[in-house]
Amino acid sequence: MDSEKLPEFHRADESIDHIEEAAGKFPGLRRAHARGNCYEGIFKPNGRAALFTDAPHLQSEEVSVIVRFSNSSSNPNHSDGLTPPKGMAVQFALPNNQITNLVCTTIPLFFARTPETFIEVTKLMSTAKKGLPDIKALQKIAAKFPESKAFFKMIKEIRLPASYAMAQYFSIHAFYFINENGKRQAVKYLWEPDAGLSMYTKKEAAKLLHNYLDEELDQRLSNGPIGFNLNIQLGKENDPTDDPTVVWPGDRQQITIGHLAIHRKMDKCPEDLFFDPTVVPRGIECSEDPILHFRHHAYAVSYDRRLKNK
Ligand code: HEM
Repeated sequence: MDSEKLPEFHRADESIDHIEEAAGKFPGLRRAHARGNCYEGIFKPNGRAALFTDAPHLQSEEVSVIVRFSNSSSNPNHSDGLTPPKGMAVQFALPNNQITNLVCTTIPLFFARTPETFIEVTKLMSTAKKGLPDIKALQKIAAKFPESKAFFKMIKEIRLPASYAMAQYFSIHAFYFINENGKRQAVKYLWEPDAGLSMYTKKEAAKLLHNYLDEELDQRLSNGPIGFNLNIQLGKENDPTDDPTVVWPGDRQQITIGHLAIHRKMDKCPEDLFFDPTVVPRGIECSEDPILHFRHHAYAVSYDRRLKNK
């Protein structure tokens, strides 16, 4: 069956229509995280993940990566100071011309548990002005979808990072690591910056330039590479693997499994660069999380529209 005929495709198409209604239409650009830059780097695994997975990029050989840091807004004209969550999408080059993606944000949870909720919420958001959330729309959402409350509370409190290189980035979704013996372990990922964390106060944030994060990173990279440790959090038996609206308890064991060094900004992001978060290699499986699987379809719709310059 042609994948474009699947019900998931039609729902994904609808969801992208709602994003466009809410934020505006910007031909050729991503329908979310519209403004961003790409960077080249090297990821060095430290071997500690080998106990849990035989994924090729998590053994002992270093691999090259492309990283895209982005402002989360679907409107490229929104300034870095307006939308607190930031994105870090990493594409690892694997042997035999294969790739895998790890697409993370600075917030550890999501507002929707299911694609249906996502679509309803984007519909409500499309009533807001210029795609920026308005209080009434948010109140309606919180009343109808109590699971989204934690996200909106966090969004209200979250501060802006002083640098893309001084923020943590979370996978939100769980994945399964599978080792040589077929043993499965649920994990979530977290990128931890070498430079530590630094956030702006609201007062400081009000004075920031439209694209202060891009400028700051240019400046920082002119003094040398920036780095992140890649950590995994090990899930326990009853930790939900299908619900992106909740975080796992903070006492779960964390292991550092490698280090990423980012050396250079690319002149331009390759047009066909595509970070489908469900592209995983041998040794890793996507969890049952319906939002993770829906992203596969929604990103494909956005990719198709932007490549056709729609
Ligand atoms: C129903 C849920 C979601 C939908 C419909 C959605 C939609 C989208 C779309 C349409 C794009 C642009 C894709 C492209 O043109 O290549 C995008 C990019 C992105 N999304 Fe989501 N998203 C969802 C959930 C999430 C979650 C949970 C995260 C955090 C883990 C996330 C993080 C990102 C990031 C970092 C990018 C930028 C990727 C890049 O640099 O190419 N999204 N999203």
